Amino acid sequence: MSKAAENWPPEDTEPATPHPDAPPSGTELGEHYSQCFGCGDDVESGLHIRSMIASDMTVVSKFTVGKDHQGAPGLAHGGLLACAFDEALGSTVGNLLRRPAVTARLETDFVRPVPVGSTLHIAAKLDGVSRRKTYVSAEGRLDAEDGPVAVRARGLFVTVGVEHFTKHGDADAISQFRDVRQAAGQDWDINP
Ligand SMILES: CCCCCCCCCCCCCC(=O)SCCNC(=O)CCNC(=O)[C@H](O)C(C)(C)COP(=O)(O)OP(=O)(O)OC[C@H]1O[C@@H](n2cnc3c(N)ncnc32)[C@H](O)[C@@H]1OP(=O)(O)O
Repeated sequence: MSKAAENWPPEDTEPATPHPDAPPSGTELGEHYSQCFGCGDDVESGLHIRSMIASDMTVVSKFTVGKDHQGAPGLAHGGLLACAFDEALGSTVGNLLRRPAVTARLETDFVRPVPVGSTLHIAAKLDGVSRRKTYVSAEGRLDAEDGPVAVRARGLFVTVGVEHFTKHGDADAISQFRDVRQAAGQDWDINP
């Protein structure tokens, strides 16, 4: 099978336009939801990913592989790495565009093994927008921003209404989530 990249984005797109209220470069992003497997502090065996706005088109994230994240002994599970990229890509779309969006498609290329104890430095960028579709891609480098590439990912996020979450999710949890965010002076309805 050819390793040649297919066209990306796979259709004509417009450049992404960052939301005027997107956080400025250098902003450290905390958890977006305490129960999120990707970033939530309350999920003990979660990924505890932390992200920072790097520019109006890019977000950088760090994920340190723990013992709960193994597939083969001593190595990160591939599906779990895909999860880390889902979080990093979703955070990029959510924070820069400030639109509720969900992952519709996620592709990952695993280039080299990722050992337990290593930190993936994930740099994600907005690649283009077509109607409700946002294309975003990322590279994850081992143990340093300029370390060797271990994983690449590309995703399609589709903008949805807030009712996507209230209809399909846990209405009580979403209500509590809204209260917590409003008490902190934050919008609640961006990306539950
Ligand atoms: C302050 C802000 C903080 C924010 C922090 C946030 C951090 C977040 C971090 C969390 C990160 C974790 C995030 C998560 O884990 S999100 C959780 C995982 N994802 C889901 O659960 C999504 C489930 N899927 C759906 O709900 C629906 O299928 C959606 C909503 C996606 C589309 O159903 P809908 O009926 O609404 O729309 P449509 O079907 O007309 O499609 C619309 C367009 O999209 C195109 N299309 C659709 N699917 C695909 C596909 N597979 N490949 C290629 N294209 C696809 C489709 O052709 C069409 O194109 P076009 O005809 O317009 O050309």
